[in-house]
Amino acid sequence: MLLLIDAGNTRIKWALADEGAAPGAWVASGAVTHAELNHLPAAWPKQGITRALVSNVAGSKLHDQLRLMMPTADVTWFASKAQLAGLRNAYRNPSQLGCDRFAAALGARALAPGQAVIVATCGTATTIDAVSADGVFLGGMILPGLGLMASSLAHNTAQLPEVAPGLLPAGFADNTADAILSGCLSAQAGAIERACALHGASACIVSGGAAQYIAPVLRLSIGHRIVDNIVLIGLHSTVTSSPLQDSPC
Ligand SMILES: Nc1ncnc2c1ncn2[C@@H]1O[C@H](COP(=O)(O)OP(=O)(O)O)[C@@H](O)[C@H]1O
Ligand SMILES: CC(C)(COP(=O)(O)O)[C@@H](O)C(=O)NCCC(=O)O
Ligand SMILES: [K+]
Repeated sequence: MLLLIDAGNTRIKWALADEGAAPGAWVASGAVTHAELNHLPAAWPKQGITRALVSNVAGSKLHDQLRLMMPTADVTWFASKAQLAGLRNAYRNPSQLGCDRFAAALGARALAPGQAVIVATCGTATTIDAVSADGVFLGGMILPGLGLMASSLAHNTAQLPEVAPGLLPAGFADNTADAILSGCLSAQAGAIERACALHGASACIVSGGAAQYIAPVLRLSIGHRIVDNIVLIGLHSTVTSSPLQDSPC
């Protein structure tokens, strides 16, 4: 059995798949925060995980902790490369690109082959990346994620409160908490809309923990698709020859 892991700066997402299964055809999946890391081994089968493919952007301590949790698996630590699986990476220094972003771009390519795609991953940071129709990762944008953006106001002002991410029409609010949330949602959605316009995108994929709040605010003529975890789909697409079962964008 294959274990796929997307270790981000807030949560560690994982999925189990049978060898040869199509990308996204999980047997089981889940997510834990960093504080809940020690819950992971109990969620995984004691035996039978032969291979693991891990994207980790959360540092070397987490790398070592995860390695100890997969004693029997042949573990590959996914890294951004200049070229992989038909995708060329145009970052000036290809290895500088976060491996989760490279995996997300591969996932976008799998879901929207031959299309100019914007893939937005709304996590601790929000990353908004452009993939060309002929398979080039052109580059992207990094901004504070929704939670981080909102909490930076609470931490750096005298009067503004901490506001939890939530659902709200991003309009003109009549109270402080809603005004903060509306402002941050508008900034996130606005950046995604701007990226789609700049790229001339024909498909937009929105993923990550905060996608559930940001996607409803988007106004895009091309529409958008919410994908629970595009990083895991991209990782999986690199190790299976089975075609995606999901319908394309
Ligand atoms: N149960 C949850 N626990 C933590 N964050 C959550 C949860 N549900 C939604 N979120 C939101 O999702 C973000 C984390 O998303 P995620 O994609 O896991 O990020 P990362 O890949 O950076 O770890 C948080 O900043 C928060 O806004
Ligand atoms: C931008 C990121 C912090 C996003 O991390 P996440 O929000 O998924 O935890 C991560 O992709 C990263 O550390 N990137 C390295 C720099 C770059 O991609 O240019
Ligand atoms: K992200």
